[in-house]
Amino acid sequence: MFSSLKKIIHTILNFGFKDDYANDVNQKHVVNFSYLIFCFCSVFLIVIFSQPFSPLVVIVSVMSLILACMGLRCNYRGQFSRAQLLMPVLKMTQVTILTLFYFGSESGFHFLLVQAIAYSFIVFRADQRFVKGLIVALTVLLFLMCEYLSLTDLYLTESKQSFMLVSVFFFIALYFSIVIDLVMSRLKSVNQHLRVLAEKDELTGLSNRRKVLADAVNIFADSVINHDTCVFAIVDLDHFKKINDTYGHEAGDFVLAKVSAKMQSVIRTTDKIGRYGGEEFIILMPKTKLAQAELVMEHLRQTIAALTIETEQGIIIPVTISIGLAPITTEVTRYEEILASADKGLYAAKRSGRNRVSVSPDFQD
Ligand SMILES: Nc1nc2c(ncn2[C@@H]2O[C@H](COP(=O)(O)OP(=O)(O)OP(=O)(O)O)[C@@H](O)[C@H]2O)c(=O)[nH]1
Repeated sequence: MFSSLKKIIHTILNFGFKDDYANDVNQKHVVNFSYLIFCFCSVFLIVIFSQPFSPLVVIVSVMSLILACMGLRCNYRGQFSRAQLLMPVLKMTQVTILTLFYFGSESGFHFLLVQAIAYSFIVFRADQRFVKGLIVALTVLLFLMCEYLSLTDLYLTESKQSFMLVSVFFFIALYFSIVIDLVMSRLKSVNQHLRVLAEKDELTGLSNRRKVLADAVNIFADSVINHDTCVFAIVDLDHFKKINDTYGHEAGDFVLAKVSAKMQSVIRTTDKIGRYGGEEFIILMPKTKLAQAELVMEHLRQTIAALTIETEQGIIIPVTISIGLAPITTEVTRYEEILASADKGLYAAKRSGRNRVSVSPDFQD
């Protein structure tokens, strides 16, 4: 029941908006929601004060409702700044008129002004400091005016006063809980999106250096703690400079992306791959013996050698890779040592003709 209520609120908040990570999407939702709750508040007042008829409350509320609908329409039609500004003006006018001329300060109705302050802080950007400051100052001024100028017991009976007070409390609580929840959930999704961006290599779509090294630390630590076998590999494209020089840098990028996608699809789901830099990649193989890792890497090497990379111009670029391997041993205390050792394996593979898999000389019998 609670989740379906949340779903309905989410649908209402998102109505008319594309869900992306643009900063102002958050603000547009708050504007949307503020108008909706304002409309709801106005309808509530019209219903409560039409029997017995209280002309001032009903007229002010009907006018507020019409203006709020116009504001909502502006928001949906993309006239965001107009919609953004109209909301606090409407709120301040409605609350002040009704408090000063009908409800009196004892009703607590003027506490609804706090919404205008919260709204300003969330909706106006840093470069709209002046408008934000003006609205906050005006709201505080109007609140003080209502509090000190307004007569008590104006037109409301005592029971209606306390009913009003309770309603004001619930409106404010509802407003704050939904707005805070909205802001927090948007922050969470933006954070998640930023994290993905921060860990991904833009060209290849693989994990970037930072992420794959972080994975290396974790896998190394797990292997040491659990006394598991584990192998690190460094993969390097052969004669990549020649590919760039012959076909151009753009074609070089294309090759990198294609080879990366292929490598990602060939390695096992338990293995991790990331771009170490330039045309070098790291593959981490947890819970894997050296012989097993050699087989997996040999399969990878053969797959890349058999790969047909054709550019948009129809040029076929042949590509091969060299791979250096090193396992974790009891003597190793830092993951960097295995990487350095795998690099020695890579150097050996390059020296013995490229397009091959070589175990680091540190681990050869
Ligand atoms: N297109 C492209 N080239 C890159 C990128 N990063 C590095 N390179 C190029 O990759 C080339 C690497 O050259 P080298 O380190 O000499 O290695 P190599 O030509 O592959 O030779 P071996 O490794 O000895 O087989 C350099 O020319 C770099 O400019 C990139 O993101 N895109």
